[in-house]
Amino acid sequence: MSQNELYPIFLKVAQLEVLIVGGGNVGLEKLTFLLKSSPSAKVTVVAPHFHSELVELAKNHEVKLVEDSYNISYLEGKHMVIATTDVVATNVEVYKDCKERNILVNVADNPPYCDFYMGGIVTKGNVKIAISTNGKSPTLAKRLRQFFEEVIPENINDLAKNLNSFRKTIKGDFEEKVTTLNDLTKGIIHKKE
Ligand SMILES: C[C@@]1(CC(=O)O)C2=NC(=C\c3[nH]c(c(CCC(=O)O)c3CC(=O)O)Cc3[nH]c(c(CC(=O)O)c3CCC(=O)O)/C=C3\N/C(=C\2)[C@@H](CCC(=O)O)[C@]3(C)CC(=O)O)/[C@H]1CCC(=O)O
Ligand SMILES: NC(=O)c1ccc[n+]([C@@H]2O[C@H](COP(=O)([O-])OP(=O)(O)OC[C@H]3O[C@@H](n4cnc5c(N)ncnc54)[C@H](O)[C@@H]3O)[C@@H](O)[C@H]2O)c1
Repeated sequence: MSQNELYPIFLKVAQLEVLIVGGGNVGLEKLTFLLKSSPSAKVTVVAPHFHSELVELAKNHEVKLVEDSYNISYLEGKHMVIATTDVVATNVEVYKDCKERNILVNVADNPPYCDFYMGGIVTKGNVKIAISTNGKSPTLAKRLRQFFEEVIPENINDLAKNLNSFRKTIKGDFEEKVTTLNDLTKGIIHKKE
């Protein structure tokens, strides 16, 4: 059985510079999910034309819209780039320019041209779950996201907050703290012996 070997990390996108090239349907979709998970993300979108909903979305966030065709100067200072234009050659150009500069790049919906994939994301307060099907089925990623949004209780965040408070009150060395926290929380997992 093939395994998903992708390594998930949780990026502080509010302190990174993200560029989206292209501002149509796909640009809107990627920006929507980025901001849903990370409303303070710092994003620049460069395109000659923008979807009207993307313009609306940008107004309420840290999103800068630049009305222009892509050129290499837009990569300056960027950490992460998502290419979403309807011109294949432009997306490939963005990909190559990024690779030359070691900038992480995702050509939306084009797995061979991705250093990383966007995933399905469930957020409940401080708790966040990212879902990947290794690019096999974005539809399944969406359905799993909806499933976990439904079944994970909103108050999972209270549990995280209470455990954080309790953790500060426990005396003893690191090992004793770990034991106390593990004893306290083992009831969360109902495992049949
Ligand atoms: C999770 C999500 C996040 C996001 O978009 O930010 C996301 N796609 C979503 C939805 C979605 N995208 C597409 C459909 C139509 C149905 C279908 O094809 O299944 C649906 C479902 C729908 O809209 O109902 C079209 C599509 N997408 C990709 C391909 C190419 C291919 O698979 O080869 C094609 C075919 C294009 C064509 O027809 O040519 C590829 C990718 N899409 C990924 C992410 C990455 C893998 C994630 C994973 O590991 O599963 C990856 C590899 C690259 C990337 O873009 O990062 C978001 C759900 C968010 C949510 O709801 O929570
Ligand atoms: N719409 C979908 O759901 C969907 C699904 C799968 C694949 N695709 C593919 O993804 C691509 C994009 O689709 P879309 O619906 O977002 O297209 P779109 O026409 O809505 O948007 C394309 C965007 O790219 C911009 N653009 C064009 N040339 C550019 C350049 N040189 N520099 C910067 N921006 C440039 C346009 O101004 C526009 O904002 C298409 O190739 C499409 O076949 C789309």
